[in-house]
Amino acid sequence: MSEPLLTVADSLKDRARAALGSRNLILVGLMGAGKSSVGRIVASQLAIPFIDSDLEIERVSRMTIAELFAAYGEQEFRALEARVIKRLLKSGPRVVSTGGGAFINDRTRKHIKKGGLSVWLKADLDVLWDRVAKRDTRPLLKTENPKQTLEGLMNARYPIYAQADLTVLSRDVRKEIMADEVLKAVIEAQKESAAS
Ligand SMILES: Nc1ncnc2c1ncn2[C@@H]1O[C@H](COP(=O)(O)OP(=O)(O)O)[C@@H](O)[C@H]1O
Ligand SMILES: O=C(O)C1=C[C@@H](OP(=O)(O)O)[C@@H](O)[C@H](O)C1
Ligand SMILES: [Mg+2]
Repeated sequence: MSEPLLTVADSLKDRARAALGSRNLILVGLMGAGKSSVGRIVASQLAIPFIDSDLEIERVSRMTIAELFAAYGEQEFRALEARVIKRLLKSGPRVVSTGGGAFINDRTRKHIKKGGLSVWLKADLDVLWDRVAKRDTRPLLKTENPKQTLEGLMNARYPIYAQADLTVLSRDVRKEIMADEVLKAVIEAQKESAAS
């Protein structure tokens, strides 16, 4: 009997996995972009480990992100985040989803740039707001007008996220479709670097 042909979906996973090699894939972008949920799917498609830096920070500190912000403030949180992300990126391949402020911090951004291929999940304000408004776990949005705060963060941070290696538009489509778009971007990036 002949071998079954690879399906289109299988070949997407296989091609992305080959393109990534031993590098890490690091998801960056604003709160609500889908880094944590899409990253998990991407890792499972690529059959490589998935780590969410916020969950890792919560595990090592035995505190929630909100508790860390409340007890030590944002600056201390960023220092811990930088150390954790540096360690997570020491070996690859892995998919690492970062918290929204990670790539904005100079030290952490250097670790990410050195540690693998970065992907900015870029979304517009209404998409982000619809998603983050459902949960109140994000300390930076505990303000009088959280939507305006989110917009301010967009304005300040988007030029910095633009320094990521790849950009994928995060739209209101199923997370699995977003994960496929990340895989396609990894393949495209590899083709472009091979051609240059
Ligand atoms: N493509 C998507 N479609 C619908 N809901 C999504 C999508 N991506 C993420 N979400 C939802 O939006 C919320 C924020 O997603 P999350 O992955 O935590 O984002 P981030 O880690 O970037 O803050 C979660 O409730 C998640 O289920
Ligand atoms: O944008 C930020 O500075 C933050 C984003 C959060 O992660 P998500 O982007 O996964 O929500 C979390 O790290 C913390 O609340 C700070
Ligand atoms: Mg997250």
